[in-house]
Amino acid sequence: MKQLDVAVIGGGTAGLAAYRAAKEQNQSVAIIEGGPFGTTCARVGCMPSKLLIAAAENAHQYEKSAAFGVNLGRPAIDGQAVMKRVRDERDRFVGFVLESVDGIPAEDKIQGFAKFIDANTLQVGEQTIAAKRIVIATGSRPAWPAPWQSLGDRLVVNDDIFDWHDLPESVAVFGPGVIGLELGQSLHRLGVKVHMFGIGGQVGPLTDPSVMAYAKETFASEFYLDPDAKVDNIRREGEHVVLDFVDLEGKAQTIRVDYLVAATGRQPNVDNIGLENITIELDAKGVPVADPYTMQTSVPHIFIAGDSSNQIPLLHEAADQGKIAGTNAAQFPDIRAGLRRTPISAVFSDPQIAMVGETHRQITERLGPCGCFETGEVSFENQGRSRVMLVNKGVLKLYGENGTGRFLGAEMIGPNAEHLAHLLAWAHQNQMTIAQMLDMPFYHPVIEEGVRTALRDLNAKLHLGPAMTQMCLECGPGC
Ligand SMILES: Cc1cc2nc3c(=O)[nH]c(=O)nc-3n(C[C@H](O)[C@H](O)[C@H](O)COP(=O)(O)OP(=O)(O)OC[C@H]3O[C@@H](n4cnc5c(N)ncnc54)[C@H](O)[C@@H]3O)c2cc1C
Ligand SMILES: NC(=O)c1ccc[n+]([C@@H]2O[C@H](COP(=O)([O-])OP(=O)(O)OC[C@H]3O[C@@H](n4cnc5c(N)ncnc54)[C@H](O)[C@@H]3O)[C@@H](O)[C@H]2O)c1
Repeated sequence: MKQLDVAVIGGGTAGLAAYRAAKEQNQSVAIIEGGPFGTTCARVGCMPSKLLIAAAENAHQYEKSAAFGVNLGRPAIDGQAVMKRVRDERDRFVGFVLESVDGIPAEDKIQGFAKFIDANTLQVGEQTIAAKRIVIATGSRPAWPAPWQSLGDRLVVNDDIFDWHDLPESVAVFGPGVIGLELGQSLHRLGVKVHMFGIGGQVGPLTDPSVMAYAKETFASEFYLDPDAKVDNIRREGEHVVLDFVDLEGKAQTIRVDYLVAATGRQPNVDNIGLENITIELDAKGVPVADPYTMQTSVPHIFIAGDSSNQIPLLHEAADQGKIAGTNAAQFPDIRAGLRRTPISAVFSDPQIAMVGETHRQITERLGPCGCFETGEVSFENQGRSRVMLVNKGVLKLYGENGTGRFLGAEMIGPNAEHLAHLLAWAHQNQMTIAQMLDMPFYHPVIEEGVRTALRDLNAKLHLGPAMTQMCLECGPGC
């Protein structure tokens, strides 16, 4: 039986961060990986999705050029070349991860799927491992309704798309969430006919109803999107998927597509690791409950990190949580609260969607009943630089606390949202007030001037600054 101080289950971003952090404490540590090393982010997540988006953005920019008087005609899209670049660059990114995994001593790497036998013992194939402390970092996997299984290889998820050698003619994307919007819009802009269906009206990760309504209208003006769809029958016919649905006008429709893309959410990989063999507190979804500052579960020597914790399934969170879990597993029982940064998320659609700090839903639940917060806003439709660049679509909402004037959070859809979100996240983490944010420099003409307009609107609504005049003339045109 192999004896360890710390066993890390899962060799993705969170697991690698946990391994490194535990190893720094001079402990005997091993990382157990059931699949290939390389991480979800590099293999089938962040990186290949951004590569597909980059191709789509180029095609779109080309098409848009006529509006500037630059006539380039319709772009010719070579699906095979598009997918080859996605795969080649993806493989390069995976290669970088594998290089760093190669640097881990062979005796610290164990290949195979781990299962708990008891709270200190893991089974990995034929091998039994005794560990004083354990970090669960098993990631997540795509989830979809069971009946779709009958579609066979015509049912695809993100993993499959990034291995395509050509683009199909048509797809039905289920789930207008983060993955659905990024992949669905990209495929549409690369010439694939896209129908997108959701349930319950949700679009992206947004919680502010007015920003979500703007997002729905914007995407629905580009491709077929029904976020609250009534799809009656989905079946395979030969090499196609056939769907019967009621369209947005209430008419019965039947479409035939090459693939059904399931982007209906992800499930933490904790249902198959033998948790039934230990006494551990689970939430309603069967995920071990963990303190977000220490990543400690209800079993004091077991920690959890990354997507498997189901807390915030994003790359930078997986890295932070892994580091916290690994450090605490190594130092146990002397555990410490780790650094938790301001929440920030971005959807790389066009326009981009971004959220910072507390969400509108969280703020409304916490401060709504006492009327203790206000909302400042700006539309990007008439914002100077956005119009110049022809990216003048979107709306930004900022939330601030009455009395203190503290900046609470933001939700937006709009140009450069990924960058605006960073600006706002840095201000939020520094616990700035709206007045302090307005004291910061703003260049002209830039999209960031839209943020200043929303800040002024919010400061006025908080009764901490002058009322907004129609336009801020001293700021330059179109601010
Ligand atoms: C299409 C897509 C796009 C994304 N884009 C972004 C983005 O732009 N920005 C962003 O921040 N996030 C993005 N994400 C999310 C991000 O990829 C994840 O949050 C992150 O990769 C999670 O890391 P992890 O270490 O928790 O999981 P993983 O990297 O999945 O690692 C878990 C590892 O555990 C292994 N494992 C599972 N069970 C066992 C077991 N029993 N024994 C041993 N090993 C096991 C798995 O094989 C896997 O290698 C995206 C995700 C997807 C799917
Ligand atoms: N840019 C990024 O940072 C990025 C990109 C991709 C993924 N991610 C991460 O991956 C996670 C998972 O992404 P996701 O898009 O799979 O999940 P998600 O939760 O964002 O979206 C799933 C969507 O599917 C809908 N849905 C569920 N069941 C459905 C059904 N039967 N029919 C139609 N619609 C259905 C939901 O209402 C929701 O809108 C995200 O939460 C995010 O953390 C991040």
